[in-house]
Amino acid sequence: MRLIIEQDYLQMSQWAANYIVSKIKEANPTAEKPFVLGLPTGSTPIGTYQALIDHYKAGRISFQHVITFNMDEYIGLSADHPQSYHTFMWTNFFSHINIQSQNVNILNGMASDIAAECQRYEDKIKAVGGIDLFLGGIGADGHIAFNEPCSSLYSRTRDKELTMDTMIANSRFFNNDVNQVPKAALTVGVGTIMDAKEVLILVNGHNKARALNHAVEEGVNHKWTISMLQLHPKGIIVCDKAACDELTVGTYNYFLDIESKNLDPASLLNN
Ligand SMILES: N[C@@H]1[C@@H](O)[C@H](O)[C@@H](COP(=O)(O)O)O[C@@H]1O
Repeated sequence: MRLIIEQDYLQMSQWAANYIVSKIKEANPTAEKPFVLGLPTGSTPIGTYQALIDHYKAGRISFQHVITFNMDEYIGLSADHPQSYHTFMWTNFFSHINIQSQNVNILNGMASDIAAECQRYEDKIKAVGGIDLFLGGIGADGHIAFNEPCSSLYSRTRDKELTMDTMIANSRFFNNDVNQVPKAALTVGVGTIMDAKEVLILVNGHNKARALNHAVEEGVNHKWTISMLQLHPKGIIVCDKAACDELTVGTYNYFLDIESKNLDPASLLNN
């Protein structure tokens, strides 16, 4: 696992966007061989989406041959609900780039047959050759997508009940009323994410510090589902300094030192 420590949220977001752009450019995708990108929602990735939009507007990247799969969607919210992850993605990212709408995949939270919807999603990921790069964030309890504590670390796309912690955290999008937050969601599994060729996780802010500590310094444990990243052959966490508050000085210095010898993805871009 790589841990990239950036000064603040802006620099973390720019690092992630630069990395994504460099990977898409390196793959040189075509209609026959598209680049497949997994994507999250939440407050965390907004800066990365903004930086990606800036790259697109500056002509440094095209999303013409990029296929996306979102991590999750609330059960019971229609695509046009203001708090659906469909709405979030189009508002914060897709409407601002040249992605083809038929290349956007988001789970249908209104599906009448949930098992069939989840299987369809898994099959479609497989049919396009798997996910090249899965971008993600984490909850304060270390959950990835909506794989809440004690989710199976081999789980696949399925429905999950949300914990009270997650519902309270997300109530800020629902008039601060926890009763308005959906109680369940469709989510890719930990196993689905781990099947991606690369996984890039964004972690910022002091309230994610315990989760980062468990992700990096503690063992693989289903209570902190992000910890499964330790077993991924190409896992990267990019974080800001505030998220490092629970890391030991040794771990912090180790990653700063080792990464100072690595190329910044910005240097891989044309300008
Ligand atoms: N399902 C999403 C996760 O994918 C996200 O990582 C998490 C953290 O969100 P935020 O970035 O707003 O802290 O929230 C939700 O639970």
